[in-house]
Amino acid sequence: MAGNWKMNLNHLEAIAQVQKLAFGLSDKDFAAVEVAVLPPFTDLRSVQTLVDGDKLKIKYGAQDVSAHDSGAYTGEISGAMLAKLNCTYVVIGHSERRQYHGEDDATCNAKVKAAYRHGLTPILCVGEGLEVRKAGGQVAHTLAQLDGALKDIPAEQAASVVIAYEPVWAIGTGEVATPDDAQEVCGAIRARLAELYDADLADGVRIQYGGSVKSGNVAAIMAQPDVDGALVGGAALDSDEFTKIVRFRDQ
Ligand SMILES: O=C(CO)COP(=O)(O)O
Repeated sequence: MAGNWKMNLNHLEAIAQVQKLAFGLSDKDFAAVEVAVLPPFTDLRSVQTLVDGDKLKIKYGAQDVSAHDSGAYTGEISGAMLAKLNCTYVVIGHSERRQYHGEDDATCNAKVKAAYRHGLTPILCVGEGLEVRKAGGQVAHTLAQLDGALKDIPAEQAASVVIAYEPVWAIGTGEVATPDDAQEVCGAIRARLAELYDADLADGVRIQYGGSVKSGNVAAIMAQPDVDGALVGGAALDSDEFTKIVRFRDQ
């Protein structure tokens, strides 16, 4: 279960938020579910210090990474910098980056490669917009994004990738995909991974659903065979709500 905070919570608020999560979750929760937070870049050093100092079991990562390793790229953050902060994950190709920053599949592919060069695990986001969904093209569209982002990524690397299926029409809209909608595309993603690599690798890859996940709808989505986790936006800003999402099994 990963919380994508997007552009919310400064570094002081981040410390409070991670402390609340750590307080609310038990060893039993961490044994059952991997929990990660994905704060803004400026929070990461504070989160690292807290996680290290208190030996918390919460993982963390960034919301984006540069395709480049260093140099004259004003405003960008390299994979090496994130690795130095002990980030485990980095989100790549979130629909908001595709939409507002013009990131295409080639950009995502370059960023996936950059993540692996620096030992970071990509959470690769894919998913269709409303027009594509209305036309019934969600599977073809999402698989094309998957193919593009994983181009030339060898099996040793792809084995650890996390894929987040986030239908754009369900992000921040309260319009959650039905469990069947989520399963249709997440199942197709796993089948494509088996074609691109092999069935063992595909079975081992974690596929998340994202888009208006809340404590009230997470259990039904998680019950789908090809949904292994959730990438949570708005509900991850409320520590009680995110704690309930992590505890979806108790419902
Ligand atoms: O974009 C998302 C997570 O990356 C989903 O956002 P919401 O949970 O706010 O719909």
